[in-house]
Amino acid sequence: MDYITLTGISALGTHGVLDFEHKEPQQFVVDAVLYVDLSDASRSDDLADTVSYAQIADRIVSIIQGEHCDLIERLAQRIADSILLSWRVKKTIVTVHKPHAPIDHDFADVSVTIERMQSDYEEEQGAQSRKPSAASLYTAQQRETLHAENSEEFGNSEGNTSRQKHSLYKVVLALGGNIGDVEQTMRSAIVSLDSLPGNQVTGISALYSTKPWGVDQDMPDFKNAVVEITTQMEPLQLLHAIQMIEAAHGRTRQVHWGSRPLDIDIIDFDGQVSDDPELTLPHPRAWQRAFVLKPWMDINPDAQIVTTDNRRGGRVCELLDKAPDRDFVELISAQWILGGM
Ligand SMILES: Nc1ncnc2c1ncn2[C@@H]1O[C@H](COP(=O)(O)OP(=O)(O)OP(=O)(O)O)[C@@H](O)[C@H]1O
Ligand SMILES: Nc1nc2c(c(=O)[nH]1)N=C(CO)CN2
Repeated sequence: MDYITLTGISALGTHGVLDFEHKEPQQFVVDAVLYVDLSDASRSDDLADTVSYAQIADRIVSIIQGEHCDLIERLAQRIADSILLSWRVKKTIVTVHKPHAPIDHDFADVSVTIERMQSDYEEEQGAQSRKPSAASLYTAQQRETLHAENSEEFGNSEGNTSRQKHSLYKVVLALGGNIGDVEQTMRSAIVSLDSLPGNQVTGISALYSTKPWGVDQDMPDFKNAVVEITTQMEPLQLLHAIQMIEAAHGRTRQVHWGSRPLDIDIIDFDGQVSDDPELTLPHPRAWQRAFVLKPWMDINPDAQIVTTDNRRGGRVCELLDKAPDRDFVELISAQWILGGM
């Protein structure tokens, strides 16, 4: 199997068993091998057909800098988990080095190496644990439809086939819910979004607890987050795929703005503007919802909502200051996507 190798990703973190290690940052260095089928990318020359090593490096650095682990074994596991969120990576080998570990002798390095596979998680899932795999969220027929819609093959006169290049769009999605284990539902929805053909999740905000906005305040509080993806899907194709993911998580639409296990709204689709009621862009109410604006700022502090009349748009940081629910959006966790709450 083909692979991508990242070597020597270095950042400061506070991992270790000893007291001082909890406070004084030290260097951790990570090597990661990502087993990915690179045959499509090597023919198409298209980033969407592979895994962006820059994004994986970002994930590794944010885990090193993030929540404390006593053991480098645990740190390695969290890094492997985050790498395997990208469905194209079938297996990963992660090595975490701790070159300044507290060892009372001269030494060059200490490291641990772990090997993890997508199929480990599928087996675990059979035992009712951790994250549902994206594949399990669709029926075989739904997956086929999605793949067929998004990957038309065509032949040229010589009989060769080459894949049609699609545009790569940047999209901002808002996720929310207030029934059931919302963070687990949202994690699994994010895996599903990343698994859609031609999609990659490129940013995930912190998770927030928010008071119901525009609805009965007796409703249970919501949890909200914002996710940025790149996609090759066209806007309505993406909307329909998102509606499938919502439905797979038990979303029904009997009551407008009723309680729900999962809601995914398209907030911005690569700056496109549309007043089509089936897909209004940018999302017509995002500008007045702190539960969208605040997590969006985590991913992009310079974000803007661009509209034709600019009545419902502007800089997200300024809109957030004016949003009626700005005092009712409370941080739960920045590390929630990895299960660290
Ligand atoms: N930007 C958008 N993102 C998602 N759905 C949209 C968008 N614009 C229009 N819609 C349409 O809105 C309809 C209702 O969507 P949904 O039931 O998710 O609304 P809601 O989440 O309860 O309310 P809100 O859109 O105010 O958050 C959908 O059938 C969809 O076609
Ligand atoms: N806090 C909060 N309030 C809401 C939300 C939501 O996601 N979070 N979604 C709504 C309709 O989409 C209506 N009100």
